[in-house]
Amino acid sequence: MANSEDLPLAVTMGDPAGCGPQITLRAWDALSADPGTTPFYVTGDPAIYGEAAATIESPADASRVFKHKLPVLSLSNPLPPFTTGTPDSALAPAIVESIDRAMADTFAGLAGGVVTNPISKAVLYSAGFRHPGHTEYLAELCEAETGQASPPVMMLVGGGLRVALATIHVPLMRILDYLTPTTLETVIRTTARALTRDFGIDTPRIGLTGLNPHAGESGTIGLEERDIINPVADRLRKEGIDVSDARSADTIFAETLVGRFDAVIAMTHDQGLIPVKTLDMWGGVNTTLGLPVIRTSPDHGTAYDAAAENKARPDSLIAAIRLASEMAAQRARHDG
Ligand SMILES: NC(=O)c1ccc[n+]([C@@H]2O[C@H](COP(=O)([O-])OP(=O)(O)OC[C@H]3O[C@@H](n4cnc5c(N)ncnc54)[C@H](O)[C@@H]3O)[C@@H](O)[C@H]2O)c1
Ligand SMILES: N[C@H](C(=O)O)[C@H](O)COP(=O)(O)O
Repeated sequence: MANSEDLPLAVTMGDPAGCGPQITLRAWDALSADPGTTPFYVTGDPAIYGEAAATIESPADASRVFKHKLPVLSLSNPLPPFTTGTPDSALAPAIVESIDRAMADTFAGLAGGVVTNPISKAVLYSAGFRHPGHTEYLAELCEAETGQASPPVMMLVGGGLRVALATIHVPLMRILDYLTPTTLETVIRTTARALTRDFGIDTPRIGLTGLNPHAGESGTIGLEERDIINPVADRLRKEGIDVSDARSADTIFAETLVGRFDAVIAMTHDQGLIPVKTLDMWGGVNTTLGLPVIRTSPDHGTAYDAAAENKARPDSLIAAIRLASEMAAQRARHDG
């Protein structure tokens, strides 16, 4: 089998009524002439990419086609009619099939990693999809494939920051159902391992945000730092993992930008994503750590409004493709 760094990347179709088709074509247009780019192909309906697309029979054909046409591996059926910019649950089965196909190719050693185009959670939920997002769904596919649980960690990379999340898509009211010592420990271990294996940082320094303002202000504005976060950090430091106690979430990102940490673990979704998307909405990348496959994604959503106006920007997808390629190469070097 070829090294994953030598294989094409599988790019999913995402929601075809959203920005996915536009940004995929624009990314291919920008990258196909760049000899340093890892070739990619899309799992989707070739009809939505117009004359720029060429249908391929196998991922093995992608590299040959990539310079001249956007390689597309067809799904089992053409898409039903849809309107760009209008969410439509009839598209859900094809959206999921596209993800399944890209993952199956990667498991089969035919693709070096998966780059997912944005999906609308609401569209998929209305069609019966029961996972909070790609992150959890991909982890379930990995577990079904390998027989081993792969607790996934969402990391956003952009604006000079790497930010992993201790909790993802959960209501704030229920955060303490999810932020337990066990889950936090798993997230820290997974992040530390991925920083070495996928980002090439031998001894990563990880900063933890607090949950409460001023990281609890010595227990006067909340006890989660004292009772959950700091004891886990202390235990892992004794094992040699370089992880801080809880620090104020309002300043830790500025500390990181001047080099204090290689990555931050934020306790909640918005605590972590606001700095990255504010600093780098157009170049930020979402990656899933802890999986046996490399997975990246643009950090933005389906952008129905921009898609309807044919104004979707490909920058974040381009960054996601580049990061997947770098991570695949780094993982191959690490695993020897
Ligand atoms: N990776 C993913 O699959 C992913 C990531 C984030 C959100 N989502 C989903 O996307 C849907 C819409 O979410 P939202 O509205 O909060 O966020 P969004 O990122 O889709 O849009 C926010 C704003 O940014 C603009 N925008 C985003 N990407 C753009 C691009 N490439 N070019 C030009 N403008 C762009 C949009 O037009 C909109 O005004 C939700 O269902 C959410 O679940 C998916
Ligand atoms: N929380 C992510 C973001 O806002 O960018 C996003 O919803 C993506 O989630 P999945 O990668 O799990 O689909």
